[in-house]
Amino acid sequence: MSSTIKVTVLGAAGGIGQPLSLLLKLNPYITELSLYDVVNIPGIAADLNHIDTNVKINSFIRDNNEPKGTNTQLINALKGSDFIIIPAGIPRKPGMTRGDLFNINASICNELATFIAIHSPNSFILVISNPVNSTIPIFREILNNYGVFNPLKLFGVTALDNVRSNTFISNLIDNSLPKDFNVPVVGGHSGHSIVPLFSQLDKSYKILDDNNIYDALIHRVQYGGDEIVEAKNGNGSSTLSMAYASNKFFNIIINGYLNLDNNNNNNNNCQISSYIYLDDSINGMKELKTGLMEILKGTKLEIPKYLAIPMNFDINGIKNVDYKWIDKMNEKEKELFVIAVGFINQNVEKGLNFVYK
Ligand SMILES: NC(=O)C1=CN([C@@H]2O[C@H](COP(=O)(O)OP(=O)(O)OC[C@H]3O[C@@H](n4cnc5c(N)ncnc54)[C@H](O)[C@@H]3O)[C@@H](O)[C@H]2O)C=CC1
Ligand SMILES: O=C([O-])CC(=O)C(=O)O
Repeated sequence: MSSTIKVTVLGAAGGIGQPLSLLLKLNPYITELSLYDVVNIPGIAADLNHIDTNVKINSFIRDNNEPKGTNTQLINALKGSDFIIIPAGIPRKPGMTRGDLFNINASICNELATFIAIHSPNSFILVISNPVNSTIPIFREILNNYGVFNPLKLFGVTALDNVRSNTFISNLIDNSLPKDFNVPVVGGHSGHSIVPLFSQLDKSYKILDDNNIYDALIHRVQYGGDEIVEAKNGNGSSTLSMAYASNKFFNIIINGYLNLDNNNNNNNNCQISSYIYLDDSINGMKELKTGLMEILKGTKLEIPKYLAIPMNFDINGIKNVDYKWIDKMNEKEKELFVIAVGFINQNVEKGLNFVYK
């Protein structure tokens, strides 16, 4: 482990990129923050640079005069990064699904993954760009084709589904606060592929005995993104809550990476899910796949290649995946999970077709 920590944000001038960069500028464990975008980044870096925390800011903007395929600024931004966080890409407008973002964002991810594979292959890579269910397969294939894919270090950021679940259930229960909850969420990050596991909270809650309330709660988590897209009315999707959620996810990873004390009451430090490639080398994967086989028995569905699942982290990335949630799912969650796998498998195929078309 290096005694310094360099974090690079690609797409740092955007709606998520700016507040996320602010939160990272406040992080006591980061030594250098490298901000890259294709627009507006010098002013944002100058602004952040007036903050009196120790994180050193460097900024990089694409030079459009460089020939296609070269990008010195991106290379300099990436060099020596321990962590790369990627909110580059277009957001939704009302009436769009995340799938509608695919064509543009797949091309952006393709470019960024290629530069990372060549210039910073050992970094942790946290991808926010939608549709996550398909952009992670693009990243994985490109890294793999360069011979540098590390299954312990590539993450689709789905933490907002956990954040929303904690908030929405707390809204329904008198005298409870979001921090009282840590709802595991599995599946993917889009509509019916999102499966919140409210049955797996430490205690059971009466409201979940009411089917109408329970179904509405699940639906609100699955389609929470739409609430924001509609409220913003053409001006983008979640940015502030997503900056918070990705920073929460980053903090949980860094706690594992630095082996910090996980034993406090702040639910920022608990287990969280991320959308990953289900590589057989990961601790707990054999048990996870055995459980998945059992759930999918009798359906025509293949075991997904990618899934958001709860996991723990250490200096190498994923320490182990949790598989105990499979046996603990209630009947409703099992049904939702089977539906989710159907969508995820299609979304993964779309990402693979993009790379190999
Ligand atoms: N994973 C999740 O839970 C969530 C994902 N998202 C996704 O995050 C992405 C970003 O959202 P916003 O920040 O709201 O969008 P935005 O449009 O405000 O910002 C995107 C930024 O990416 C930059 N960019 C575009 N092409 C680039 C390239 N080739 N290299 C580097 N930067 C590039 C743009 O200049 C812009 O500054 C969207 O795809 C959105 O759907 C949004 C919310 C939650
Ligand atoms: O809804 C969107 O397009 C952005 C997103 O992923 C979310 O808010 O969960």
